[in-house]
Amino acid sequence: MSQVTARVLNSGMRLPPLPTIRELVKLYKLQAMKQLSQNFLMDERLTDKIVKSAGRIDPRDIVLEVGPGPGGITRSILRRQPQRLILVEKDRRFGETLQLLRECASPLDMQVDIYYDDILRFNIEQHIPDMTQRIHLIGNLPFSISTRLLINWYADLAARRGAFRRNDTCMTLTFQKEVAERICAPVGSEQRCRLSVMSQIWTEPVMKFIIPGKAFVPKPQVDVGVVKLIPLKQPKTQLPFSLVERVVRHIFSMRQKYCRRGYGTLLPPDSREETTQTLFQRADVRDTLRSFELSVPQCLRLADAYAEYIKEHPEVEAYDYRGPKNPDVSGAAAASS
Ligand SMILES: C[S@@+](CC[C@H](N)C(=O)[O-])C[C@H]1O[C@@H](n2cnc3c(N)ncnc32)[C@H](O)[C@@H]1O
Repeated sequence: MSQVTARVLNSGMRLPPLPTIRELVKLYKLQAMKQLSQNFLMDERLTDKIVKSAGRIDPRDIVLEVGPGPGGITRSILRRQPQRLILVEKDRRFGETLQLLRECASPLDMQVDIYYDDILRFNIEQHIPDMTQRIHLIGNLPFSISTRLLINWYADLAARRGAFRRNDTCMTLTFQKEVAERICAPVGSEQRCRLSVMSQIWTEPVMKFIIPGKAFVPKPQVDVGVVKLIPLKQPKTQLPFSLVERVVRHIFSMRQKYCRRGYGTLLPPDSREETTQTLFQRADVRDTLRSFELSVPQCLRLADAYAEYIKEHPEVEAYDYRGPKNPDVSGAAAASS
């Protein structure tokens, strides 16, 4: 019998049941705060399935849950008995429930730390100063911040900071189904976009399962996808995150056109055509592919070619296609006025 199973069997941990939907509405005076993207998951089979998707949680591990709300996923995590659970929730109305869960966990030497904070500003290094323990990031994310949070975490991953000072910190997160599909989209697929390439440069994203919208309270307009993002042991690039992000953003800015069009907007108009052609040759990429047909290595070779070019021409780095002094933009404005 594993140590974890033994602890669970011997623990006798009694977690208070999840409130019913009627109680939830009454308790938290829920008018489902739209700005906090509150869609709660009240089915324990589903919350258990999300936590199971995170893989093995060892008794020494730390789990950070984003937005626990009334604590459905939190209960499923506690049943796996990590040594420490960090909860980051913006809405203080859930304080009482979360506090109760903390009290249930305490006799079993599980440390539950509750922070009422914005996950986008939460300083993980401050709360987990040493990296001797493995971290799992889990959350039924608020739709309104999911992409921004993910991009922030990729920046941390690229710089090996925050939760990613170790290379085994996995993320198990929910997204609107379409966003989940984009994250995992392969080359040539309809959903392939900037987020697919950014995700696949630093992680291996795995679509775990889909949760129908009707499983949530209140029911969102869309279904939800659960994705596990496993950081790559060997990063596919050593380039700075901001440079890669910029190049990929430009490549995908004109999705239906030849990829040279979007990439070209990284460069000032006077020498754009010929420089774009040169950089595509250096990168060994056909410039008539559409952006969604580009593989991760092709995007990274284009980023390498741009990085080399701005080393030779440092003034180009500051060029902003959408900037106010840009003849492209003022020309377009004049034409449309
Ligand atoms: C989709 S609900 C999920 C709630 C709960 N985990 C569940 O599955 O039922 C998102 C939760 O994130 C919280 N939240 C929203 N924005 C947040 C932010 N910036 N930082 C931390 N929590 C946030 C909301 O208050 C809400 O409790």
